[in-house]
Amino acid sequence: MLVGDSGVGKTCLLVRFKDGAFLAGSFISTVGIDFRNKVLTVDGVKVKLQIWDTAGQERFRSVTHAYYRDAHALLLLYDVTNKASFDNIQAWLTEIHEYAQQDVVLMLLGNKVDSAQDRVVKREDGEKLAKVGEVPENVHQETVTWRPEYGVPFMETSAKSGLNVELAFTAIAKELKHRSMKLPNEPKFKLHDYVKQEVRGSGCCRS
Ligand SMILES: Nc1nc2c(ncn2[C@@H]2O[C@H](COP(=O)(O)OP(=O)(O)OP(=O)(O)O)[C@@H](O)[C@H]2O)c(=O)[nH]1
Repeated sequence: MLVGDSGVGKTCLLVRFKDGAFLAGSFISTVGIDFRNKVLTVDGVKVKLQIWDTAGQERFRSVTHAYYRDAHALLLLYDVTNKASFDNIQAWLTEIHEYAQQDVVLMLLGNKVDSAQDRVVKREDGEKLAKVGEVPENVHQETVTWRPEYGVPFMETSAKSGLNVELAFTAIAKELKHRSMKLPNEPKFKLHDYVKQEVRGSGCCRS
């Protein structure tokens, strides 16, 4: 499920992932909720993602609340050219904590990085926000799924250029596939580490 303020690019991110295209031009706000399916092959296994695109506008909030419960994963977006959308991430996290399953897979995305000249949120700020209270040392990493105080995987994206769009959805699909098909002695898939490694490997957004 895609969540975040209105206009951060949720629909465009989904369309980029599903159809490989960018919805340029006038901005048509999502009304309520919409969804699209996409089948991915992850480690030789076909994974069907049903991706829910929610309306970011406040007036649809009660509609989206009802969908959190059934979400296996959440992509929480802000727009790097819109400081308010970044400042609202804490409120979104509170909402997620209240309505979503405790073990939901969560990833934070800073979208619209193609608009370098309009950027007002630095990558470092996104990283810092995602890291808030990383997993404490006394907590065994293997047992951790997600809790807001533990930090979340983070990457910057662009629905316009396509940067990291495939990666974001593939990482989620891998995590979900590992959770549902984990063999007894198979090591746990570490989403955080995978994302860090792949973002570094792409040569983009190195810290
Ligand atoms: N430059 C740039 N513009 C983008 C990007 N993603 C979306 N946009 C533009 O941002 C505007 C909003 O995009 P949407 O995908 O409709 O936003 P949304 O988050 O789905 O908005 P709601 O449906 O109201 O919640 C549109 O004008 C898009 O063309 C991006 O990566 N780069």
